[in-house]
Amino acid sequence: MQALTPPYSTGLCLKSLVPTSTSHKVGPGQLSVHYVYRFDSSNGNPNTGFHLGSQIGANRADWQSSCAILASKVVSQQEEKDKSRNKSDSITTVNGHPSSMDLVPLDKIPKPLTITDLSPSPTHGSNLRVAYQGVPGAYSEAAAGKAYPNCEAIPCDQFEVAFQAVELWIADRAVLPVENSLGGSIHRNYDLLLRHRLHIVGEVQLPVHHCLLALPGVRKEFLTRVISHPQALSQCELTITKLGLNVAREAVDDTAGAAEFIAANSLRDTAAIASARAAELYGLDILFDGIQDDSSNVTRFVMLAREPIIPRTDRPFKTSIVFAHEKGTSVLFKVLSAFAFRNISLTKIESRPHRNMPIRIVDDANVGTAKHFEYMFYVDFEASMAEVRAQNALAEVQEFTSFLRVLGSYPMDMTPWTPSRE
Ligand SMILES: O=C(O)C(=O)C[C@]1(C(=O)O)C=C[C@@H](O)C=C1
Repeated sequence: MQALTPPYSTGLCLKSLVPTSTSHKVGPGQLSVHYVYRFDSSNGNPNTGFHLGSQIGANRADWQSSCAILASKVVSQQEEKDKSRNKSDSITTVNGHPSSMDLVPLDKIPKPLTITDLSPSPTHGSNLRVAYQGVPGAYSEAAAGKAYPNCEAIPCDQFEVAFQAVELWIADRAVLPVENSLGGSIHRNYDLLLRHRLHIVGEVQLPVHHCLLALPGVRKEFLTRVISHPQALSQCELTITKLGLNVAREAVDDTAGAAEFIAANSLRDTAAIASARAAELYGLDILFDGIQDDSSNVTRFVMLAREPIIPRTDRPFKTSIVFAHEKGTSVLFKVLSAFAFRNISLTKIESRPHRNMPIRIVDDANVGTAKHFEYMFYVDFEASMAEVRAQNALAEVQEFTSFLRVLGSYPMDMTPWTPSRE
C-alpha cells in the first residue's frame, strides 16, 4: 500500500481512484481527512502499472477499522504526552494496579469515526467558513447557506479568490456556480477547476428568482440602464424587453454588487437585477418581482474542498471528470461509449479550449491546411467512484485519453423540486 496525494490523479494519468483508509489531521481552524489509497500493481494494466481496483466492498471494512485505529493513535499519543508531563507529581500505581490518575477519563476515550464524520452532510455547516463570489445578498451567498446551513459565508470579489481562500486555509469550502438552466455554463469556473487542485465534494441547485430593483421613488420611465451579473442579464433578457424598458444592459461582477452600487451612488436612472434580499440589504425597492424568463430558473453550484470525500454507494452519487482525448477517428465516441456500455448516464458535457495545445494540424495537403481545435472535455456522470462499473469505465476511458482527472465524486443534490416563485 502506498500513500498518494493528491488522491485521484496527478497530471497525465489516473494514478489511483479508490480511497481505502483515512486519518485525521488538525490544520489551522479545522479537522481534515487524509486518505490512503490502495495501489495495486499486481493486477496492473501493462501501460500504467496499476489497475482500477474492484475491491471496494472488501476495503470498506478495512478503511473503517483503520479510521478507528488512526483516530485512537492520535488521542493516545496526546495521552502519553500529558502523562509524562504529570509524572513527577503523580502516584501511578497502588499495590501494582494503576491508580485512578492512570485511567483515561471517559470523555477522552477515543471514539471511532462514524460515517457522518466522512459525509458532506449539510449539518456540517456550523463553524465552516465558506467562500463565495460576490457580496452579501448574492445568490452564491444563498447557495453557500443551502449547502452548509449556519456556515460563516465569506464574500470574495472574484471566483479565483474563492479558490485561493480555500487553498490558503482562509476558508474551508468554496461554493461556486457552474451552470444555469437558462444562461448555460459559467465557463470561468470550469477553467479554474482545472487550474486549481480543489476537489468537488458536493453540488447544490438553487432556484433563482430575480427582481428589478431601484432607489425608492424611481419609476420605470426614469430608467436608462439595467446593471447586473452577465448571467442574470441573460436570464431576464426577454422579460426586460417585454416590460417595455428602453435601457442599456451593463454587466457587473455580481447581482447584489449591482444593487449596492446603485445605493452607494444614489443612481436614479439605473436599476439592478438582483434578489429580494439584496433589495432589503441595500435599501432598494422592488419595481418588478420574478423577472426571470422562466419560472424554473435554477443555478447549479459545486462545493469545493481541499480534500475529496470518500465515495459511497448508499445514495445517488455523481462524478465529474475532465479529459483530453487522443488523436484518431471517433475517439470521442469511444470515450463516451465506455459509459453507455455500462449503463452510466452522462448528465453534462462541456468543452473548453485546450490551452496548452489549442489547434491541431490534421491535414497539410495541396488543397490547404486543415486545422482542428483541441478541447478539454468536462463530463458529469451518474455513478459513484466506489462502483466497479465507474472504475471500469474510467479504466477504459484512460486508453483513449492523453489527460484524465477526476474532479470529484459526490452526492447528488436530491432536494425536492421547488421552482422559483412566479
Ligand atoms: O451574482 C450573483 O448573485 C451570483 O451569485 C452569481 C450568479 C452566477 O454566476 O450565475 C449566480 C446565480 C445566478 O445564476 C446569477 C448569478
